[in-house]
Amino acid sequence: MSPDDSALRLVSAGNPAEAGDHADTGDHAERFRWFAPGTHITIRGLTKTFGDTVLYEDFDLDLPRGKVVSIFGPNGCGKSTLINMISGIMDYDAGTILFDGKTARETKIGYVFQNYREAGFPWLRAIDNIRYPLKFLRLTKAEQDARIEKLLASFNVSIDLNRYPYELSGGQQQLVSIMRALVIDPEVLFLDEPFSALDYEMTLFLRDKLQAVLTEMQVTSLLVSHDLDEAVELADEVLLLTRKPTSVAARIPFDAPRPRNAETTVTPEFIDVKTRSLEIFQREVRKP
Ligand SMILES: Nc1ncnc2c1ncn2[C@@H]1O[C@H](COP(=O)(O)OP(=O)(O)OP(=O)(O)O)[C@@H](O)[C@H]1O
Repeated sequence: MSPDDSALRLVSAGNPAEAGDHADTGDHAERFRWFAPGTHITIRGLTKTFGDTVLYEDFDLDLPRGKVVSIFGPNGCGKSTLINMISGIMDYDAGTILFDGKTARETKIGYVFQNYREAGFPWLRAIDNIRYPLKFLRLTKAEQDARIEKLLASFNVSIDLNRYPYELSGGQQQLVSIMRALVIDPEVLFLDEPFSALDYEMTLFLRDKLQAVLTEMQVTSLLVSHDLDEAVELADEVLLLTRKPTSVAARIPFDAPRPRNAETTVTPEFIDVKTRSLEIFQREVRKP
């Protein structure tokens, strides 16, 4: 990455490498001073190994503000590991990840897990599950209620939030998980295969709801999905990863107007992005 590249510009916030949880003196500190316009998340020199397996080595990435980036790649290439490291759930061996110069700990982060059954507190009613993260924002009860009211209005769904998770369907539980992730008004939202454990009807319903709310909130979002149609339909950009050691195979923008729906998936733009993504994916999968 060269400072002469006109697509990059100087970071104004001091020396961000010193602010990171993983600050080091490597040359990525200098690379940190340059990033693409519109960047929210900067990743430099990220390295992660599991035993003898090098998953990421000196990995750099800029992620845009207020956009949905879908991460797609071969099985086991490290999609979940990547979003877990970025979100601060998982440690890494070297490198720096910053959100506007802040660490993950200094950033409001929402996370929606694939396994909604293990994500919620079973002893709390749905409404108290949604309310739970607000306790850490030091809001008054009235402010908390206002947040929840606004969110419910955005989703415009009628489920009985006084029920316990076990009394709700899988889709309703995942809806509660999504609302819990969004109620803090996160700066960044992570979604790891959020619909893969749901039936198709519920998947389509939740996908539409999520898309509408993300469009309204303009929150920087990273989505891992194994469903290429879903990955493209929700994305402003598809980030394709290689097999491990993992690097970026391609970044394909998709700027079809929102809301997107079944009609979007038959447009030439959608088919083009999907075809190009599939070609790159298959090329990676076939590599020896
Ligand atoms: N805690 C761990 N200990 C050891 N190896 C791990 C651990 N977590 C992940 N791995 C390995 O790292 C690699 C990447 O895993 P990860 O789940 O991030 O990939 P993925 O691209 O999300 O996978 P999939 O497409 O199957 O969902 C895999 O080979 C996996 O076995």
